[in-house]
Amino acid sequence: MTTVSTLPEVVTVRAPAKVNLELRVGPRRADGYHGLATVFQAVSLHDEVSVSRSDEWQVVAAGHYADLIPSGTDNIAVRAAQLVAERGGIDEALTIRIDKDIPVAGGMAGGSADAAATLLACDQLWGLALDRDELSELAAELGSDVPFPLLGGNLMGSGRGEQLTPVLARGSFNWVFAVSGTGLSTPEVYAEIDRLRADADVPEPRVSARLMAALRRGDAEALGSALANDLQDAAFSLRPELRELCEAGVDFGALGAIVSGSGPTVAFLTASHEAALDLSVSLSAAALCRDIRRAKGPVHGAHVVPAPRTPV
Ligand SMILES: C[C@](O)(CO)[C@H](O)COP(=O)(O)OP(=O)(O)OC[C@H]1O[C@@H](n2ccc(N)nc2=O)[C@H](O)[C@@H]1O
Ligand SMILES: Nc1ncnc2c1ncn2[C@@H]1O[C@H](COP(=O)(O)OP(=O)(O)OP(=O)(O)O)[C@@H](O)[C@H]1O
Repeated sequence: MTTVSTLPEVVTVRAPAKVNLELRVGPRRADGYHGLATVFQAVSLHDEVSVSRSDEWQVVAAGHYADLIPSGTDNIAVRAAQLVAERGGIDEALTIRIDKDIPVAGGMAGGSADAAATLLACDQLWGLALDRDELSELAAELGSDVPFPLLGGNLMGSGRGEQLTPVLARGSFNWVFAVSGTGLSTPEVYAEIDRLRADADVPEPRVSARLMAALRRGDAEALGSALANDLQDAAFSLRPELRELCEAGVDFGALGAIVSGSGPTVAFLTASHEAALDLSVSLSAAALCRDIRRAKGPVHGAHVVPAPRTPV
């Protein structure tokens, strides 16, 4: 008996945002990147990417932050799809629909999530059956943050952030994210840390034992006080108002506050779902940011879903 396998007409993949629980930045390397020691946690803000065959390449954006992403071939999702096409020897154009719920240029790796989602979606659409290692290799070509949202959970990142290893972790954490009206450019934030540390002797980056112990125990209070980000001073230097936002959240009861990645989103860890709701109300009343989003972490990495959450 022969089996006939038909390729799908459309594939939708959901991929998560991230927060760096700890981000240690080493000296600038000869290739322009910085060596990192970081712990990523995937959180429940998701973008969805749907791919289907088309006469020409196009990006259709929907969702909360649709207006803020490029609609042309400079969208990282198009670059991701073209990379898979090249790997698979495919000569087809696609329509890529992005349902954008992850803040843009916010330090939450939203573009990276879209790239990771697109890699997986194209693999399924074209029936290539690339394995996780091949997808991770393509992901690393697209950006340092792209391999993480393929896998999700809690992972340690080294190298320029693209080399991932498991960490022992338990528990589920309640986050509140304060999203700014204007994004920050990741290269500019790295350039600012170089400027601020120009005269300093920068050690090799290392994640603290305190943070690892807090994660191992699933202890939110200990995790709150262990959150750390070497890029935070650079983000404060470029956006002084972020310092006030961090302090306000802690005054309102957060267990810890940290600039997410290269910012300007600020992540607040809270003790419970109810505490997250209370903090959201207080932050809203203080009117210090554009948007307030709640999420839980960790969540799974990129995965196929049967249909997009908003109708096409
Ligand atoms: C800040 C983080 O989000 C923390 O996870 C990431 O390090 C950023 O990763 P990303 O946005 O995927 O960055 P990439 O697209 O790889 O690189 C963009 C630019 O950021 C700077 N960059 C990025 C990663 C890294 N380890 N060192 C760097 O100096 C470089 O100037 C680089 O040209
Ligand atoms: N699909 C996409 N989604 C978001 N931004 C995109 C996308 N494609 C290209 N971009 C461009 O990439 C820039 C960075 O966007 P992104 O949302 O990934 O930033 P980020 O969350 O700060 O990234 P990271 O945390 O990985 O440094 C944006 O300013 C935008 O112009």
